[in-house]
Amino acid sequence: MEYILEIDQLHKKYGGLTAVDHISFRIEKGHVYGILGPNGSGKSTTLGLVLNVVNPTSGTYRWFGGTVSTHDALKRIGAIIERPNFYPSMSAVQNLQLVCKIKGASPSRIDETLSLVGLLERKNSPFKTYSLGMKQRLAIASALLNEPEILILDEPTNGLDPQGIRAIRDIIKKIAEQGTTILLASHLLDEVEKVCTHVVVLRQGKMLYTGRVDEMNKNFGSVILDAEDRDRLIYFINQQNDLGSYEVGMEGIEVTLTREPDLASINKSAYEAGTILTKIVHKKQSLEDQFIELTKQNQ
Ligand SMILES: Nc1ncnc2c1ncn2[C@@H]1O[C@H](COP(=O)(O)OP(=O)(O)OP(=O)(O)O)[C@@H](O)[C@H]1O
Repeated sequence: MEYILEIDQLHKKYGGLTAVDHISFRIEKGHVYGILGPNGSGKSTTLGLVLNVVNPTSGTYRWFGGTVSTHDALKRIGAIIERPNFYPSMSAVQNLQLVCKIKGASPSRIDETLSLVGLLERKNSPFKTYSLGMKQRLAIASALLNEPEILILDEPTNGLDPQGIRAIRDIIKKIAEQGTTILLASHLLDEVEKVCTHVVVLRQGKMLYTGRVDEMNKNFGSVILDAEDRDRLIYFINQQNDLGSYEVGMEGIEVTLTREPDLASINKSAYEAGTILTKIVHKKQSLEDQFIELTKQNQ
């Protein structure tokens, strides 16, 4: 397996405050990873640690299988972790030419990257005339100039209007489709759900979940059942293999499902067992519910 980044028990304390608490995860080539967590959960610190701008208290990380020094690894990474700064009176092209000089990258890719972020038509306008969304897109173009193997973005859509947010998300998807691995930090579950294939959920520096976004959502939800004779219904629930634990609530008896539900077959089995259901409703937990559940359980 080819890993771009492997993080092992990374830990960061600021005085008495633990910002990142022994986290471990790996980044595989070609996927889009999201570090998801509420404000102050340690997302930016994690990015700072792997970009060598924050010193770890303990733990390790290695880039590209550990075959290169951190200095050389950083040349293969494109990162935007602070609000981008360019020369206000200079155009996008002039700013990017300067970036190429500093990075030792060829200016031949300037138009290509500007086109990718949708700024080709405005390439000669001074930076100061750009909207916030355009500034952010220019920052992405700048990070792509040296053809990085991984692009790292900290809250890439913060402060943007809905149109700007959409533009950035579409660009991220396009970059990923071209084969660049992406790691982004976000406090927005919706953003991670829309853009990322994999997620690391952080809360107070602790890692609560790591894995595929679609698997995080892979739970079969619950079914709410009710019947005139609840004792008999509970007896029935206990007899069924695909019905898990249950809770008696206002809406009826909520039963956790252990596999994809077949409501007709539950209804039929209940009838055959002498229970006439007065209610049968499938309730699927949204990713948001699960995220809240995850962060609650670990308080
Ligand atoms: N340089 C620092 N000195 C002291 N404490 C810090 C420093 N940087 C971060 N912290 C603290 O570490 C914790 C994690 O902060 P971090 O910025 O990594 O979280 P975050 O998830 O990126 O949050 P946000 O979304 O608000 O940026 C917070 O409690 C923060 O106050």
